[in-house]
Amino acid sequence: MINRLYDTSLSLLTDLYQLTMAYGYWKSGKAEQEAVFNLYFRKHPFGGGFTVACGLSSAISYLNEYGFSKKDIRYLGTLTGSDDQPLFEEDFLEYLRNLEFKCDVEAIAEGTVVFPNEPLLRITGPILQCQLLETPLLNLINFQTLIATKAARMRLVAPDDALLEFGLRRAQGPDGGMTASRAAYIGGFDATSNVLAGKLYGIPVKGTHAHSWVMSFDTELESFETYARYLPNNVTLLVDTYDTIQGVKNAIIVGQQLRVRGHDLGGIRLDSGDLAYLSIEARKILDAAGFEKTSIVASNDLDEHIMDSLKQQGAKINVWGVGTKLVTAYDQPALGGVYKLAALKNERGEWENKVKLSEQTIKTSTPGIQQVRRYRNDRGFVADMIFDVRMEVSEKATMVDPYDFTRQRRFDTRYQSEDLLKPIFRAGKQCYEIPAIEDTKQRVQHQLSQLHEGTRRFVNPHTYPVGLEKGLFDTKTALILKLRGGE
Ligand SMILES: Nc1ncnc2c1ncn2[C@@H]1O[C@H](COP(=O)(O)OP(=O)(O)OP(=O)(O)O)[C@@H](O)[C@H]1O
Ligand SMILES: O=P(O)(O)OC[C@H]1O[C@H](OP(=O)(O)OP(=O)(O)O)[C@H](O)[C@@H]1O
Ligand SMILES: O=C(O)c1cccnc1
Ligand SMILES: [Mg+2]
Repeated sequence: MINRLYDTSLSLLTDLYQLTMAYGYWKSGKAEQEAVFNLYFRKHPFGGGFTVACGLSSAISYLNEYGFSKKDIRYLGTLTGSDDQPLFEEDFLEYLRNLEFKCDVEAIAEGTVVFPNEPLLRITGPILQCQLLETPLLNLINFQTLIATKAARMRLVAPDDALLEFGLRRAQGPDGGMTASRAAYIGGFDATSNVLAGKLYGIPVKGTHAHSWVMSFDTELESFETYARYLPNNVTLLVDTYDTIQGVKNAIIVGQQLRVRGHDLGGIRLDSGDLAYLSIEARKILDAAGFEKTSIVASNDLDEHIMDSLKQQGAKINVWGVGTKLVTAYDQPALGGVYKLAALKNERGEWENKVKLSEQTIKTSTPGIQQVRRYRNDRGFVADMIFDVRMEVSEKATMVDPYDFTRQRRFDTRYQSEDLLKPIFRAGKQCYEIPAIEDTKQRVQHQLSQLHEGTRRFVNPHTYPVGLEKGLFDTKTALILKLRGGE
């Protein structure tokens, strides 16, 4: 969050309808009724087989600061309805002013690989509070998860290379840029060119120079020499302003001068043309001149598919600068995460399951108080089971494919397992320590290593098994049938 950019608290960072519903809950005496909401997505982004959860630490900061300031309240008091009368009455605004976040939150740790229908976050508390938080929680988690996933895909293509995020200039505004830099780092990038992200998030910052530097001198060689003279410990020279091969030769001349002075040529950068051909040629020329350790950086509208293709063409690129297509999550600009009511406590203090019906099976929500249990063996993750915490999971549980009930699988639950949703807040108080960003970053790589190769591939990936525990599936089916009028 870059609060100071807006100089305000962020509790109004929500859709108006959350506030009008909150008002309705309050007026009808339901404000404090206990509810459970789940945040989940229905389909992996980019046609992939996995998604990397990200954004929880921002959500935690947001929730810790939750509350309406005097200015927020004053503004809400100015909102009017179609009759030009105030939308909200004074007593409600007073209620909001005194509102203290007091929900329980469970969530899956940042950096965990996650799958459709699994609650990334579950919130339990007064329905008014849960409702207000729908939009900000989705805003915080959808985009970061999307970018961390995109970055992880690029890391899979280039496991041993350096990945630099260059996206700030093309990002969706300042917050998009900041958020993308952080999520890209978690997803597997090594550094960013975004200096504010470096300062605020402790991410390494790195960079080369632009064409304008070369163009501001009479000759390319002079521009390289000048750069190397003043920044001898940061010399990666952009060689494609005029003629790439000649540029490489000029870089070598400067590299030799640097060596005389006790430094070295760190790298050259290619930013146009056939990056496979040019990197192979550049590598030959550099090696022949004794610059085997000089890196070859490539940039120019890269994404995981072009990177993959370049690798297959034998490109000699060992540093990748990726901007636009990473930070804008090309070619899927949003993760379709949703936030749905799953249970509500009645006057008798009993939980009632809730479900949102849809013609499309994929869009029918799952009721209950859910947990995700991940089973693994020595080779990695085997399957995930979504179950209701109020039901016993027997040793030989049956999992049902949420999209096709004919696909049921008896499952030996003696595998090692872990319940992924961990307590984050209890009655509004944080009870979870946010891991260091480096640990979260490492977690992503470890998690990816636990997935079957087929789940990681880009083209028609293998579907990782995620099932509803049979008891939960039966509850869901019974509820759907009841709502459809006893079909
Ligand atoms: N060998 C290659 N295989 C596949 N894609 C490549 C290869 N070389 C470069 N690309 C990609 O192809 C696209 C080339 O973009 P474009 O047609 O704009 O050419 P350019 O080299 O940038 O042109 P310009 O010389 O005007 O800068 C970029 O996305 C780049 O990453
Ligand atoms: O291509 P991206 O993945 O977004 O990476 C960042 C780009 O930003 C810079 O130049 P810019 O695109 O601003 O100018 P250019 O037209 O000279 O490439 C850099 O040279 C890269 O090309
Ligand atoms: O440092 C670089 O080379 C860089 C930074 C931002 C965008 N493009 C390139
Ligand atoms: Mg460009």
